[in-house]
This record gives sequence, C-alpha cells and structure tokens, in this order.
Amino acid sequence: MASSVAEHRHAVTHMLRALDALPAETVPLRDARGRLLAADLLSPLDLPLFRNSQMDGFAVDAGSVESTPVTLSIAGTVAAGDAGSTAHVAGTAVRIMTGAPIPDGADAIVPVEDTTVADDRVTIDRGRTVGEFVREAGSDVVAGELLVAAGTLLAARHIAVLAAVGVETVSVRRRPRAAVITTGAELVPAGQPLSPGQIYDSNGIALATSLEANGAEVVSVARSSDDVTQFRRLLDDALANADLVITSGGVSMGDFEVVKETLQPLGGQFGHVGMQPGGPQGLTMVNDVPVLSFPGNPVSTLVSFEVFARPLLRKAAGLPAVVAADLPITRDLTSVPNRRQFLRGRVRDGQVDIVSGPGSHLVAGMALADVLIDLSAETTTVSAGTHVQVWAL
Ligand SMILES: Nc1nc2c(c(=O)[nH]1)N[C@H]1C(S)=C(S)[C@@H](COP(=O)(O)OP(=O)(O)OC[C@H]3O[C@@H](n4cnc5c(N)ncnc54)[C@H](O)[C@@H]3O)O[C@H]1N2
Ligand code: MOO
Repeated sequence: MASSVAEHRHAVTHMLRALDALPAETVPLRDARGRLLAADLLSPLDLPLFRNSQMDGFAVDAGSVESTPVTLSIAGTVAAGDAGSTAHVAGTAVRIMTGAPIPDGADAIVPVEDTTVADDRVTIDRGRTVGEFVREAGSDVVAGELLVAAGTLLAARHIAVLAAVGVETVSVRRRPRAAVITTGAELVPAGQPLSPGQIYDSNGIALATSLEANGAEVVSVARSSDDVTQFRRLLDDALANADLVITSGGVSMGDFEVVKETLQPLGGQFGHVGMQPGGPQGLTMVNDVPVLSFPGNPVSTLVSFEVFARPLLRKAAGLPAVVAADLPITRDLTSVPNRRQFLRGRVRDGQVDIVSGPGSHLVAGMALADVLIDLSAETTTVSAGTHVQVWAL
C-alpha cells in the first residue's frame, strides 16, 4: 500500500462509517451535555406551567388602577410555591411575589416600587394595563410542541429547558467507544523510574485525550511490548469492547514491528502514505472493528489523529468541523517533494509562523503549535506572505 493522504482518508472513512450510525442509549440529564439527542423531544408540559407574576408587587385588575393614585385594600399574599387557589376580588390588591400564581380575576401586576403600603392598604402610584408583568401559561412552549430536535448537540441551554419540564433521562447517540494500544519495548508509564534506553509512554495518554476531546469514550489504554502474543491478547481485549481501536508504533521497517506483524496476516493494509509526518500507516478490519495503526513517533501519532481520525469522530459526535483557514505565512520555507507536509504553526495577528522543525519526535515543538500548516505534495517552496492552509488543533 502506497497512497496519498486523500486515498488513505477515503479508506479510513469507509472503514469507520459505522460510527455515524451508533445506536441510542439513555443517560441521566446531568450527563447529557455534549451528547447528540437521538429523537425529537416534545414538551410534556406547558411552560410556564401556570399563569404567574413577573414581579414582586400587587396583583390587581387593571380596571381598578386606570386612574392613579388609587388606594386599594390588600386582600392577601401569594408567594412562589403557594397553590394559588384564592380568587381575586375586583377593586382589591393581592400582595404577590415573582413566580407566584396569579389569583383568578387579577390581570395585571403593579411592581412594589410603584406602591406605598400603609397597614392593610396599598396606594398605587402608577397603573398597569391588562397583561402587564403577567406570565401566561404556555407562553414559552405548549405541551406537545417540539422542545429540542433530534440531532441537537446538547448544551447547557437545552439541558435547562429539559430540566424545566421535568425530564430526568434522555436518549442520546452512543459515543464511539475507542481503545488505545501503544507498542514498544522501550515504553514506561509515568511514575516508574527509567532504565537506560527507556522512555515515557506519551502516545497512550495523548491518543486517549485526543479521542475524548473529539467525542469518543475511551474504554481502555493498554501498552504492549514488541511481543506478538502480548499484543494479540491486548488487541483481543480491545476488540471485545470497542467500536474503534487505535494503535501506535510498530508499523515501519524495523525488526520489531509488532503491530504490522500481527495485523498484516489478518488482512491489514500497511504501507506508506505520502505525508510527513505520519507516513507509515496501517488499516485493518478485525471482527468488524476498524483498527487504525499510527506510527509511533509522538508527532506522527498526533498528526495522524488530526488528519485521519479527528474529522470523522467529530462528525459522528455531531461536533463542529475542524476549523480551517487560509493565512499568510511569515517566512520563506521549503517542503519535501511528493509528500504532503503538516508543519506545526502558530497564528498571531492573522499570520501564521512555524514553531517547530519538521522532525516527528519534536513533541515539545508540537505543544507550542495551535495549527497544522498543510502544504500540498506538489509544494516545494513557499515565500513569505503567501497564503497557506491551516487547521486548528
Ligand atoms: N528504515 C526505515 N525506518 C523508518 C522509516 C522508514 O520508512 N524506513 N519510517 C520512519 C518514520 S517516518 C516513522 S514515523 C517511524 C514509525 O515507526 P513505528 O511506527 O514502527 O514506531 P516505533 O519504531 O515503534 O517508534 C518510533 C519512535 O517513536 C517512539 N515512540 C513509540 N511509541 C511511543 C509512545 N507510546 N510514546 C512515546 N514515544 C513513542 C519510539 O521510541 C521511536 O523513537 O519509523 C521511522 N523509521
Ligand atoms: O512519517 Mo514519520 O511520521 O515522518 O516521522
């Protein structure tokens, strides 16, 4: 397999198509933020549920406050939470609090600021017309009306209205379940002392957090030595629980390419994609679960994720597409011929600058970047001021 970025992306898209049609699951409303609503939600109730006051003040019939000042006797008090069964008697005022049910017969609210109370009488300085500061039942939404449409990415404002009508759980699209396996005899988890030749495993956590940031649920992050038996066992565990497996390392031309050695006999396609970093790539379908095999260099892994996994995961999760822009570059640069190059850049004042060399081990340089600069395979030189395509990280 030797292919272009576009060809490989096409193959990955095809292999990951099932992620767009994952079944629904029910989650507590409290956990629904960031999830895609699976079905239209109709309101079970009117909102407001009952006619209530928009102000602390006095409920009156507008007719009796037409000419002011006028003094009315105070017939009672209703607070928010009261049942609101008392009827209003024309020519009187009922002391009322914001959110309290308006007594039948009252049709306007006079805010307390426009009144003076003496004993059990209130003098109203400014009248109000019918409906002023009255919140009618159903004026926001009526029972049976569409509250939130299927396919909505639930945000706090959607959760708010669902809570307001008493919804406890919602049906949402299941998140893609992803498993990560890093490979390499040299890898050690943080917290363990490093022996000569060993390095900390950064790709496991980098891929897990990348997956989560793009709407996936990470079911496991495992680490394998270069031993085929161990890798195969971890792979089987991952396949049992995941819709997608991402591996890192073990795909190029060395003697200990555990990922390639295990997956190629299962039909995996391994080879070079015309890009830098991220050239060596593998793609395998095992038991109907797609396995994306990214190269082990830390920047190669992250760039592979950006180019091949992130756009598809965001689409499956209903998240907005990755932001791309054309921006002028601050300096002259050269690019390797016949490879699409993804350089690490930073945008300042509407221009993009390079923040790191092209080496795929430069993980600290990657951390300085906020965009990838995407240079086509045909590009060999770019002069300062030329517009280049960038993708937000
Ligand atoms: N003769 C050739 N050698 C290499 C080629 C080639 O075409 N011919 N391609 C190079 C390119 S490009 C890349 S990228 C790497 C990809 O190699 P692998 O995917 O097999 O990765 P490894 O050899 O396992 O590791 C590469 C590098 O990355 C470090 N690494 C691996 N995993 C992790 C991790 N989880 N956390 C941190 N760092 C990791 C590893 O120690 C190596 O330094 O192959 C080139 N070689
Ligand atoms: O493709 Mo490798 O990712 O250049 O370093």
